[in-house]
Amino acid sequence: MSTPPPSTQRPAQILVIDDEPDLRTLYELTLLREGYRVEAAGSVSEAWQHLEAGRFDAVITDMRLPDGQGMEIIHRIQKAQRSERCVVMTAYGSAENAVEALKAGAFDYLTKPVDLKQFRAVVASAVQARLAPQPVAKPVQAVPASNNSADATVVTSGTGIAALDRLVGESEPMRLVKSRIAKVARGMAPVLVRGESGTGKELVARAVHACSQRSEGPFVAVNCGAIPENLLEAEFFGARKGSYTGSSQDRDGYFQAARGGTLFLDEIGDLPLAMQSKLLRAIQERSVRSIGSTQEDAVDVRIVSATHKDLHAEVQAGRFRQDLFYRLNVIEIAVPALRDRREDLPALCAALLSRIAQDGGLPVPHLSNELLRRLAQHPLNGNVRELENLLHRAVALNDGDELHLDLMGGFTAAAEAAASAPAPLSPVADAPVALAPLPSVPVAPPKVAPPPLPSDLQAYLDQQEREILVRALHESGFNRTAAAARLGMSLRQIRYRIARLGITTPNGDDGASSHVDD
Ligand SMILES: Nc1ncnc2c1ncn2[C@@H]1O[C@H](COP(=O)(O)OP(=O)(O)OP(=O)(O)O)[C@@H](O)[C@H]1O
Repeated sequence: MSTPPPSTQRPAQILVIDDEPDLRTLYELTLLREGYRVEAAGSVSEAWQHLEAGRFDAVITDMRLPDGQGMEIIHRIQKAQRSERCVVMTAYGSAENAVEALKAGAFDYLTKPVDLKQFRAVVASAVQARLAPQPVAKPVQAVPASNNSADATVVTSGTGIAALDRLVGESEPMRLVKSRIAKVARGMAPVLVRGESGTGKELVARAVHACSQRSEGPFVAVNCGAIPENLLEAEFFGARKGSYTGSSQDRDGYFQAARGGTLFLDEIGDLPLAMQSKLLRAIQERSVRSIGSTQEDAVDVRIVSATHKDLHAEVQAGRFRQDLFYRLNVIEIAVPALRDRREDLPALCAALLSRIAQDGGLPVPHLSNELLRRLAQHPLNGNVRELENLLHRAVALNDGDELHLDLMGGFTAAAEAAASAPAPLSPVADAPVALAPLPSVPVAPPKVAPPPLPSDLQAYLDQQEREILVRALHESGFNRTAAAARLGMSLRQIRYRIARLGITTPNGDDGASSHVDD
């Protein structure tokens, strides 16, 4: 649904460029009816005359024009550092054009033949982004752009600056990541965040949202690998009352929940092929149909996805749709592994320790140079998450206000030994009735009388399962992959169980397959 410009503001000014007079008139009338002020042009040169004569909030252009390409207009607007938001209309099936335009700085694209409902929605979103008032209370700051960027600086709001600050690290690779975030946040182009597990991809996605004009809207994070396959469609697109057994009321999906904001699709490489097709369709059509509904609902969301997998290789192997890959990967942000930015270690340790101490209501422990040196020698292949877990354990086992070397060394050795030792846990199906609390204690001798029957079998079994999972996670240094392997499960299965049982891990993001932050 489009949102007409608020009556208290001046009407937004739109320039429409199309060489077909009938279409031009149709677009003009549609926009006039929405309350915008509209000017129209039929060629690149005519469009430029309008642009030289005045300012617009949005420019909607066809790709193919008699004297050139719509791309030229985008390039000129970008080069002149003008503020107009550009939307391109591309022929159906020419996804490369849309991708090229988004890369060149277009705000969004429409596929021809243009659906007028979508047309109104995309223009409204471009205009709103342009007219959105800068938050007065929040300082606005210039973030230095990367060396190879054409821009000198990118202006970012206070919310954006705070989110960028949460990404600790001033090494060159991290500075490049931050300047790229600030630069790409402005448009609607899909962003793919790539990097090893635990490098901070979700933090990057949150920063993209916070630096964008959508920062006041919701940020919906979905762990694609954690949702059972048969629930995916309902979770993504919602379901109407009665559409499947047990659905007693209408339920929105992630797309509806993220309206006006950002939908973060984490572990996108884990999405099954059937769901990939449905996601592609939703992204292309910008609308979704809830299960059991006959109606398509327009949704205005920006997609940011993340993966630790090599999606190119996944495409080659036939496990990931190439067309979806191109749609999601318009802009790529590669998050460096910790081993490639070792100089960030002291700042990261300080920030993580202070966060851990604050969460636990404890004084911030002292980080000695010796401890830092030991940490620097540790491979840290699990990246910042592993570092965070190591510090978490060190704080938990600490009895003074200073973290000691042997404490840390002791923990590291114990964790490594636990990870490589033969699994003492039984598979879930053979789960023992009583489990030792953490840390492991000898198994109690068998009791003579059998324990009483549980009054609530499901709650009892859930409790058993929770204990096993918590124990496996502890013994695997909170590495979910290792814990899953020891219990004979896939990563997807353990994630689902962790979410179902509401287990929280030190990094705190395992308790749910999705979460919405407003
Ligand atoms: N640069 C950083 N500064 C501060 N904390 C960080 C940084 N990078 C990661 N972290 C912390 O490390 C943990 C893991 O980060 P995050 O979940 O964003 O990683 P990820 O790459 O998305 O991992 P995965 O691929 O396993 O989902 C989080 O607790 C996060 O806050």
